[in-house]
Amino acid sequence: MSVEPFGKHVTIVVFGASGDLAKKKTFPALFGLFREGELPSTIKVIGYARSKLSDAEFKERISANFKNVKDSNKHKVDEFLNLCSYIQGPYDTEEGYKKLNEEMEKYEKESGVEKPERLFYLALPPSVFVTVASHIKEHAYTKTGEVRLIVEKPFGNDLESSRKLQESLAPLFTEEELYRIDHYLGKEMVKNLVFLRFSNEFLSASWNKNHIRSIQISFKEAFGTEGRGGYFDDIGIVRDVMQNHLLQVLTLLTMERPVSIDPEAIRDEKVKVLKAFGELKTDDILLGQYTKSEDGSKPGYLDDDTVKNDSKCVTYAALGMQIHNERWEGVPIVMRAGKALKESKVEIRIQFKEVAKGMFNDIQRNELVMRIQPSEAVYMKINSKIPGISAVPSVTDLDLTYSSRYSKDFWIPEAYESLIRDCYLGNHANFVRDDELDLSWKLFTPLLKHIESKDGPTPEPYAYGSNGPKNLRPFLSAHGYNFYDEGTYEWPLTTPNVKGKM
Ligand SMILES: NC(=O)C1=CN([C@@H]2O[C@H](COP(=O)(O)OP(=O)(O)OC[C@H]3O[C@@H](n4cnc5c(N)ncnc54)[C@H](OP(=O)(O)O)[C@@H]3O)[C@@H](O)[C@H]2O)C=CC1
Ligand SMILES: O=C1O[C@H](COP(=O)(O)O)[C@@H](O)[C@H](O)[C@H]1O
Repeated sequence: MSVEPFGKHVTIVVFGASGDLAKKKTFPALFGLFREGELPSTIKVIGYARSKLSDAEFKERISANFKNVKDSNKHKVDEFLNLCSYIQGPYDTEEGYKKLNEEMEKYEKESGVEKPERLFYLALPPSVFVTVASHIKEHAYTKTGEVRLIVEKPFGNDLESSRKLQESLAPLFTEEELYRIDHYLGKEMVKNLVFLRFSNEFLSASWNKNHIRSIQISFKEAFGTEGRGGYFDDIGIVRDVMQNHLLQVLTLLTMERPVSIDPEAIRDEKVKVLKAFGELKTDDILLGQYTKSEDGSKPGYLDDDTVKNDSKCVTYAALGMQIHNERWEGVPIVMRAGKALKESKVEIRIQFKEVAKGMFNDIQRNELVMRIQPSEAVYMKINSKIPGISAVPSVTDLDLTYSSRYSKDFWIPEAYESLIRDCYLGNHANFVRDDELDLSWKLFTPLLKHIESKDGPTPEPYAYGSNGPKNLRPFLSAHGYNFYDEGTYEWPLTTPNVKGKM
């Protein structure tokens, strides 16, 4: 089904407008879109929450994180804030919603709108999702126009709770009306995956078990759960980023070619490949929990007062995965994620098979790296003759680093900007569909049950600021990933040492 873009007179309502997500992401993203002319200056934006906030307090709060404000576009801040207003109201009784509806109707009448267009954004804890959704349906819905509802993760805690949530939302909002945000789908490099894979014949042709030796998706954060330990203890790294963000990346990386760029065609292929994933084997995982940094300056996970002394919460995980289809049978896939590591980086690494032996000794594998953050880049490690008097190959790269290829002034939307824009345009491609969500929980729930059971595994300790658990390297080697000696690949500027390599 194709959905029309919203027009000039749209009401955007942010529930939970007093909260952290609204302040850090939702309102800055709305402003960013407005600043770039991607949202009309005729829309209405309403923040809704229970907190008592004056109009000025509300505006000060939401504008604290606006980005790219320069002398030349400062006026845009006031213009945007003039479109915004705040309604204080409860989530569980009707009075606030009635007031909200009156405000929306007044605006629509004044703007001569015949078919109202309303976008509701739930920047709220999941405990109130259904209550708020029910009240919106009863008091703020439009039968003559169109409604879009953005919801934020977590979409449940496991398969059962996710299904329960879906059963409660489904009678209220259709799948066309629902936009489930996974903000990784809004990241530039993640959106690029479909283009890189399917618009380059040399990649399309080699993207299979005949040429690929191993696949790795790696998520590293250089900070721990500081201050959020109590919250994180019931979540763990697998639920926090693997079941959702990294699995989304992996499905885009491994799905078959969609019949078109149509959102449903893409989501159909993601669902198909998810059905081919093998179960996550409990003996093919590596789990870790961080301890104090080696110099003692950074606390261990258990040093957090809000965490139980004997918590086995997993802050690092590496999972062996397989896909049982013609394209991927036998290709080892590793998804790994960790907090409190040496650096912050999210990347995909595809190692290709070795070339035939005979002509060259010690030739390294081609490796395609797609760096999602920081600083987007795609580079392919290739073997090339060392220039000059040498007659041996060494590793260099074909490199697309965004910061050196695209002008600094060229606007690349941030994840939330990109996704809110997609929703405005009625494009579902980068949102999670109900069947996709169900399959992701089906895949991860048995593993989570094993990890979280009373006799579940004890995670291996690793120091804050390190590379992760000591067993990581053997784990990756066992999954087909080759490490090469340090110094055999240098980036970006190289003066090759050709002595003895003639
Ligand atoms: N913060 C972030 O960076 C991210 C958040 N998310 C998700 O987005 C959603 C919102 O997150 P975030 O803004 O951090 O959450 P907050 O805890 O800041 O809650 C948002 C607002 O909801 C209201 N609220 C808080 N607790 C309750 C409660 N128990 N019952 C009813 N209302 C409550 C408060 O508003 P008031 O009391 O004024 O009504 C609060 O300002 C969550 O689902 C979260 O998982 C997802 C990704 C990142
Ligand atoms: O959803 C989450 O994602 C963030 C990482 O997002 P990023 O855009 O900064 O890469 C993670 O820190 C957080 O724990 C998790 O809930």
